[in-house]
Order: sequence, then structure tokens, then C-alpha cells
Amino acid sequence: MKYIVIKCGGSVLENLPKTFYEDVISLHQKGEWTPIIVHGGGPLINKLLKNLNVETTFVNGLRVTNHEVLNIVEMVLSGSVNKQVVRNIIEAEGSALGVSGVDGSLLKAIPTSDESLGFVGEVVEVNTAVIESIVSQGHIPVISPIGIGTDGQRYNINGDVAASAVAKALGANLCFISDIPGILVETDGQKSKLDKVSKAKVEELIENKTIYGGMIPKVKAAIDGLVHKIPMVGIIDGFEKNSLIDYVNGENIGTKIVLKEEIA
Ligand SMILES: Nc1ncnc2c1ncn2[C@@H]1O[C@H](COP(=O)(O)OP(=O)(O)O)[C@@H](O)[C@H]1O
Ligand SMILES: CC(=O)N[C@@H](CCC(=O)OP(=O)(O)O)C(=O)O
Repeated sequence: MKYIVIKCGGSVLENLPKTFYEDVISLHQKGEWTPIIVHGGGPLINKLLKNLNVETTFVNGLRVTNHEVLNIVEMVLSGSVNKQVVRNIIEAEGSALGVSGVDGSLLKAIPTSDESLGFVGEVVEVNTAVIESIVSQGHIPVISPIGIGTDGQRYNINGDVAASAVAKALGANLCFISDIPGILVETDGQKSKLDKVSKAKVEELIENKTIYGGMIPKVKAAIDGLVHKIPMVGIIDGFEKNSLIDYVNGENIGTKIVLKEEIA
């Protein structure tokens, strides 16, 4: 069975067309690919934090997470957003089962090495049996990125990091669905999309700040995945018609991330 982990970014979640979910379901029904959705929800967390007058800050695209923020992050991701994605799949006539990374200790986590981030976690183990059990019942798994420590502590995990961890554990292809056509670079005031980008180029683009904010964890998670033998990683536009189907069919869409650029 070939798994594809589809990371749906909060940047697009509220506006993804029904056709996107129909494409996910069509992949599932054809049987060649088993889709697994991992979602984010950053903008919705921002909205709720703002309504509650709770300040929030990011370091290299990761949200500094104290106890109060953690409560709201979990509420939004494992509550509203997870169930919204499940409902969207049902509306598109598919079948989905939503879980958080806490359920069945799906995403076992430890705190990140940067202590200033608070309760931000990194995944140390994925309980793939939970995913396999959902798949064997005919559902599309929908996973929210909250991790759990062996002591029962919850962690806020960036959605891209969680998606890469799941893909690594399953040896799955990984696809980031976001609100941009791919990685953009600017030359002579003109923005253009990179079709393919290597690890070395990504590092250069972070260094010169062409890649910033939420794109940083995305490309880092992509590289980490490739180093750990994920076969294919790409960033594609969720609003572009057929983007997911084109991606799995190997069409030239979005930005593919590779460890080394092949020399022609
Ligand atoms: N070089 C880049 N090319 C494209 N987008 C970039 C780049 N650098 C930073 N970004 C930003 O990254 C965003 C996508 O990351 P993020 O907002 O975290 O999305 P998501 O919620 O889909 O994970 C884009 O909307 C854009 O603002
Ligand atoms: C640690 C960390 O930054 N967690 C993210 C989790 C949600 C997420 O990743 O949402 P997107 O995919 O929309 O960016 C956050 O708190 O916003």
C-alpha cells in the first residue's frame, strides 16, 4: 500500500474547494494511494487568541506556547479544525475519522531543544498502528498536530513537522497544501516559482530571508523527511484545480524538494 500524507495548511483550510476533498476521496477509492490528512490551523488559533486578548509570538515560524496558549491551540486544532475537515470529507461523500496526536499516543513527543518555545514539541515516535487501524476500517485518517509525552504532557507541534513525522514513519510521500503555488523567489522585482529546489538552495534561501515565517518549518520538515527516506516531497497550491492529482501523477506542479539537484 502506498501512503500519501497530505498536510493541509491553516492558510487554505477554510477556503479549500469541495473539489479538493473530492480529489482526496478519489485517490482513496482508486486504491493506488492511501491518503492521510494532517492539518494545521495557525490562522484560526491567531483569531481566537486575538479575541481572547492573548498575545502570541513566533520564532522561526513556531509559536511560543505557554500553558494558556496550549489550551487554546488544542481546542482549535483537535476540536474545531479537526472536525471541520472530517465534515468536509463527509460532505464530499467520503468517510473520515479524526484523531489528535494524543489519541492512542499517535504522536509521541518531547519538548523541542529551544526551551524559550515553551510547550512546543517534536515527534519522537508515531504509533502507526492507530493509522493502520483507521485505514483498515475504510476511513481517511485526519490528524491534528498535538503530541503527547510519556508523562501525559501535551505539546503543540507544528503541522508541517507532524506531517513529516507521519510520512517518515510510514515511508509515505508527502505533500504540503498551502496558499502559494510553491516556493517563490524574486529576480529583478519579478516573483517566480521554483519547480525544484535542493537542500543546499533551501538553506541559502533561509539564510538570505527569501524563505521566512511559516515556510521555514515547512522546508525544514521536508528536508528532514527526505533525509529519512521519504520518497517525494512537494509544496502545492490547494486552490489550483487538480493540483493533488497532478502531483501524485508526477506532473510538474508546485515545488518539489530534493536532497541534491541532479547534474544533467
Ligand atoms: N519563499 C517563499 N515562497 C512562498 N511563500 C513563502 C516564502 N517565504 C515565506 N512564505 C510564506 O509562507 C506562507 C506559507 O506558510 P504558512 O502560512 O505556515 O502556511 P500553511 O498554513 O499553509 O502551513 C506563505 O503564505 C508565505 O507568506
Ligand atoms: C508549534 C507551532 O507553531 N504550532 C502551530 C500548529 C498549527 C499549524 O502548524 O498551523 P499551520 O499549518 O496553519 O501553520 C501553531 O501553533 O500555529
